[in-house]
Parts: sequence; structure tokens; C-alpha cells
Amino acid sequence: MASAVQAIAVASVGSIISASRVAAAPELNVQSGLRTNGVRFSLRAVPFFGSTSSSRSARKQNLYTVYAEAQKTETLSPTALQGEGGKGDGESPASKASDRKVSIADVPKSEFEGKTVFIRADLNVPLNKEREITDDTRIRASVPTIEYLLAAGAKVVLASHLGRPKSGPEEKFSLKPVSVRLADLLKKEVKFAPDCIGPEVEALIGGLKNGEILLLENVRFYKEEEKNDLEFSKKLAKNIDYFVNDAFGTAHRAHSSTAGIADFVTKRFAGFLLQKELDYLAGAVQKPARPFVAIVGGSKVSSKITVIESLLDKSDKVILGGGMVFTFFKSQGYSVGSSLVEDDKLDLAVRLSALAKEKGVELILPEDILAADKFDPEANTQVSANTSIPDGWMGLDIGPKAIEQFKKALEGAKTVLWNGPMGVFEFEKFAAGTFAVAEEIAKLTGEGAITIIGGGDSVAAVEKAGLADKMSHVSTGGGASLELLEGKVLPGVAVLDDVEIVA
Ligand SMILES: Nc1ncnc2c1ncn2[C@@H]1O[C@H](COP(=O)(O)OP(=O)(O)O)[C@@H](O)[C@H]1O
Ligand SMILES: O=C(OP(=O)(O)O)[C@H](O)COP(=O)(O)O
Repeated sequence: MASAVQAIAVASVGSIISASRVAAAPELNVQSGLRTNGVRFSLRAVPFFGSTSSSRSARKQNLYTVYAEAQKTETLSPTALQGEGGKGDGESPASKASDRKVSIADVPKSEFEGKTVFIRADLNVPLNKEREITDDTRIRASVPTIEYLLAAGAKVVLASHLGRPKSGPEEKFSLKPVSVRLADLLKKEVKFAPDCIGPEVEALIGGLKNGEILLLENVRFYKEEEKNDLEFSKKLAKNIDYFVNDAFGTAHRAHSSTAGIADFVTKRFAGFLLQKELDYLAGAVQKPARPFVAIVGGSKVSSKITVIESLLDKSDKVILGGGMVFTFFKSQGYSVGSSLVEDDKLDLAVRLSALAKEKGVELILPEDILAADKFDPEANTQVSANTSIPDGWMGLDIGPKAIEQFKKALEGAKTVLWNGPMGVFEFEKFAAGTFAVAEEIAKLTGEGAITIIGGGDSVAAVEKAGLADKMSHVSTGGGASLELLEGKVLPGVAVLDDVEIVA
């Protein structure tokens, strides 16, 4: 066992068929941190959960075994270590499944040579009226997986949705502009299929040579996609060997191209982007370097209840900002003027405050508020104590004292997770709180903290502040990152082959 250092074996259940070195891969190379203590990891197909398909039991299982002279914590990503220890159930790690999915970096690169690989990416990018891409972040984020598989000699069939087309093909939802941008980024030809299933697509796939790529047209041009329709999933999988899911932004959807297709291929892997998102959003949050400070903002408490609850279990401090704080203030009997309040959630605010006390987590609300006389970029403003926003005025940002209070609360943090802006940052007058928090988090990254921006409007805010590249991780998924932070199983992740630590 100890002699099989840094080797990975990939096998069908019961019979090992190959063994070779782990492939080099950007950022997520399992091999890169290997040390010594002789740990064996088994990677095997996960039991099915999270899709409506009935054929899962018929799925052919795979067993992946990683042999490593390894210091566990340095060998695997944070998610790989979930499930180990801490549960006090007396089981050894040998019998525990981890939540880590088999990524394309876990198998030899040669595994993909000559294989037809269906990559589901999230290429759902914003376009203007001229159908020009206004933000190509998601395309750029998808490039490492695509480049890696092309270099490995795979025949890449790339699929995505774009927007929410209602009934069939519509030019404004075509992925054609994406193929052009992708070709620029890859510096190679990207063939474009006018459909995502059917004889023409089959012929195009059949004509692919090793290292060539075909982008399929929007999978949502078929209503069957969102229904995770069995026949449609089968059609997508026609002539496909492996499924690689890299579409983190859509991993919370149990659709044909994100989940159903997995039943009709021989192997299912996480791409680099998906794995990175899981490492940060699930891994770092489950096993954070402490102190771990979570910051939750945004407009409504109702949309973040489960996230706050889940973070109260894991973090040392939870800072609250944005429109949701007024529901907390009102629940404490403060005057909130005409600020955004969810009157049916007052009890919930009381309950969350009590829960924080019970768990010994500091729940920090802003000491003062920047109030406006109307919801308008040009509104008149005044700073109010959190207890007494005057009638007719509404809180649209945290105040200057709160900025200092939040900075102090963040001091020394080793892990920071941020979801939701501190105010109406879209209006310049009410962006100071959000930008100050963004700057403070960026500073902490420089000091060695792990800083994670958990999707949605906070990503837009960090980008607007020009600080996105100063964060450890900026998520490409809004809804998906929220669901992950809430502790939900993402169907597009659940269908992938899983890692289990066996010794
Ligand atoms: N005090 C406030 N009053 C009203 N709206 C607010 C306030 N603070 C923040 N918002 C709004 O909340 C929105 C973001 O909310 P949400 O969607 O919950 O966040 P995220 O997208 O980051 O998850 C932003 O459009 C912002 O303008
Ligand atoms: O943009 C997306 O989600 P997000 O706005 O929650 O980040 C994804 O592409 C998913 O799209 P969908 O919400 O139409 O399924």
C-alpha cells in the first residue's frame, strides 16, 4: 500500500482495471499536497438522490481508488474531509462517505483521450439588445475545464442554457454569441450546433476529432429539459461517453442536462469550477479556519432565513445588514420609519436572535443607519440611530458608526463569507456601507483570510467596487450558492460519482 504512492486506480466495481499517476490540473490537483501517512481513498458512485428519474438503479457503478502517502488535510480539498470525525459515532473514516465528488483532476488525463465528453457549463451570460455579451465572467470561468479536456484529447460537446425561453427556439436566447466569445478565449475554433439533439447534432458529434469542441444550442429550447425528461436526457446522452458537470450556477436545478443525463453515461465528474465552488462554499464553510465571520445582507429576511440559521451553526459571528435589519429592529420595538419591514417575520427575527444567544454566536446589527426621505438616488439623507429612524424616512444603508462597528467585528477573521449587500448599493448615495465592507474583506484576503463572496448581488457589488480579484472566491451562482449554504443537496452535484475515504 505504501509503495503505491501518489497513484490512482480507476476500476469497475470489483475489478481494478488501471492504475496511473494523477493528472496535473489547475488549482484542484489532488496530488499536489501529498505527504506521508499512507491513506487510501476510495472514490465510488454515489447512491442516487435528487432527481426524478427512475432508471438510477440500473446505472453502472464505478469504483475509484486513490492510494496516497498522504497527510489527509493536505491531500484533499475541504469538502473531501467532510464526514470525517466530529460526529462521535465511533466509526473510523474507513466507513465514511465524504461529500467530495470525483473531479476530472482525480483520474489520469489519459482517461479522456478519444472520449466524447459532454460538459454542462453555465454559459447563461447577460446580453444587451444588440446581443452583445455584457459580462463574460461565466464563460471565462468555464474555460479551464474545457481547455483541460481538449488538451487531454477529448471530443468536447459543450451544453448550456441561456435565459428562460418560454416556448421553443428564440433568437434572443441563442448561444451563438457565446460560441464566438468562447472561440476568442480558447483561441481555437468552436463549432456551433443549431440544436442540442437530433440527427444533425449527432452527425456533428460524430465528426468531432480528438481535441475539437462543439457548442450545442440552448438546451432550454426544449421544455423537456427543465422537466428532467427521461427520453430527452437519453437523447442528450446519445453517443456521449462521460458527463462533466461544471455548471455550478445551475447545479440547484434537476434538469436533463444537469442531472438526468448522468443516468445514460458511463462516468460522471465534477469540472474544476464546480469543484472549486464546492470547496469554498461547502468545504471552507463546513470546516472554516476560525474565527469565521459571516455577513448576510440583501433586501428581505424571508429569503435568507435558512442561510442565517445554517450560518448560526457554523460561524463565530454573524453580521446583518441591508433591508432585512429593519424587521429585527421593529421586532425589538425600535422606530423604523418607512423602512422595508416584513411584518409577518417579526417573530422569526426574535427567534433568530434567541437562537444566536443559545448557540453563543454574536449576532451583530448596525448601530446606525443612513436614512432617506424617499427611495430615490437623489433622496435627501440623514444618519439615524438604529433605535429611532424618523417617521417618513427609510433606512437605505448602514451608517458611519456601523461601518466602523462591522470593520471591528471583522478584525482578525480567518474565514469570511458574504452574501447580500449592506444597502441599496445601486444608488451611489447608499453604496458606502457595501463598498466599505467589500474593502475590509479584500484587506483580510491580503492578510491571509479565506474570503468568499456567495453569489447574487454581493458579487455585483464587489465587481462594481473593482475588488473581485481581491477575494479568495467569488461564486458564479446566486441561487445555487444560497441553496448550498442552506445545506441543501444540489441535484447537479448529487448525480456525480462520489469519493469515500476507506482507510
Ligand atoms: N435597506 C434596504 N432597503 C431596501 N432594499 C435594500 C436595502 N439594502 C439592500 N437592499 C437591496 O437588496 C437587494 C439585494 O437583495 P438580495 O437579492 O437579497 O441579495 P443577494 O442578491 O445578494 O442575495 C439589492 O438590490 C439592494 O438594493
Ligand atoms: O443565472 C443563474 O442563476 P442565478 O441568477 O441564481 O445566479 C443560473 O444560470 C440558473 O438560471 P435559472 O435560475 O434560470 O435556472
